[in-house]
Amino acid sequence: MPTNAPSSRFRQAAKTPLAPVKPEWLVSVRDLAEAKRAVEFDVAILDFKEPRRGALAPVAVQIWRQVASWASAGKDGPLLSAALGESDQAVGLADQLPPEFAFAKAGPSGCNDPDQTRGMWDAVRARLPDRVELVAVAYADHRSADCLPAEQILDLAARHGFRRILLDTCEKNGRSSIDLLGSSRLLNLGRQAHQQLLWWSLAGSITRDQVAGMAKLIPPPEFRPDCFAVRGDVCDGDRIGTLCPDKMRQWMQMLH
Ligand SMILES: O=C[C@H](O)COP(=O)(O)O
Repeated sequence: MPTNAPSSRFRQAAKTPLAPVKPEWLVSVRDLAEAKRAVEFDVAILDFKEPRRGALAPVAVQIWRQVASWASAGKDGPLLSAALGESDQAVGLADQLPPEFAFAKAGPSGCNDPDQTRGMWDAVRARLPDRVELVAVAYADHRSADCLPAEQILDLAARHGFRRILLDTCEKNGRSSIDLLGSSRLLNLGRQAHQQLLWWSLAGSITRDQVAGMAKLIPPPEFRPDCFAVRGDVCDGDRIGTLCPDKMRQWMQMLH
C-alpha cells in the first residue's frame, strides 16, 4: 500500500469491483480565482497546474498555500489535487505541498524503464506530506515523453501500491488521448484498470462530445473511466485561456 494515505472522502476505497458508474469530474485550474469559479459547477476535484508550461506544470508554491487556507476555511468543497511537474521537478517540489491537498501527480517523462519509474515514484512519495496520495500518470503519447507505454505504467502502478492513475497527453497539440490510443486500446486499458482495482481518470484534450459518446467507445460500464479530467474543453479559446462558465455548465449537465 502507498505510504501516503488519501485524505479524502474517497478514502474508503479508491476502487472496488463494484465501483459506482457515475464518473467524477476533475477540472484543472491555474489559481484561486479560477478555483472559485469552478466550484460553482459541482466539480469533484480541483487540480492546480499552470497550463502555459505543459501537461503537468506546477503552479507557484505561494498559490498552493493560498488555496490550502481557502480550502481549510470551507467545508465539503472539492478535493484538491496538485501537478508537481515531471520527474526531478516533482521530487524537488513534493515536500512543499500543503497537507490540505488530497492528491499529487508526478509526470513520468524521462523515466523509460521500470526501475527509473518506480524510483521516481518512491522519491516523490518519501517527500510528500503523509496525508497526500500520489497518483500515477501515464501518457497516451508516451514516446513524446520518453516514458513507458500506458499499459506498462498501469501494471507497474498497481503492483507498486497505487490506487489511482491519470491517463493524459504529454503534448498539448489538440490530439486527444482518445484519438491517440484508439478505441480498442482504450477499452483494454479500462479492463486492465478494472481488473487491477485502479481508479482511473481520463484526460488529454478530451471533449464533451467524446465523453458523451463513451458508452460506444467502452461498452461495459465497469471499464469506463472513474473520472474525466479536463482543461482545454472548458476554457475560452484553448487551455491557456480562462474557464468559460457556459462550457463548464454544459459539461456539468452532460455528466449529471
Ligand atoms: O489533468 C487534466 C488536464 O489538465 C487536462 O487538460 P486538457 O483537457 O487541456 O488536456
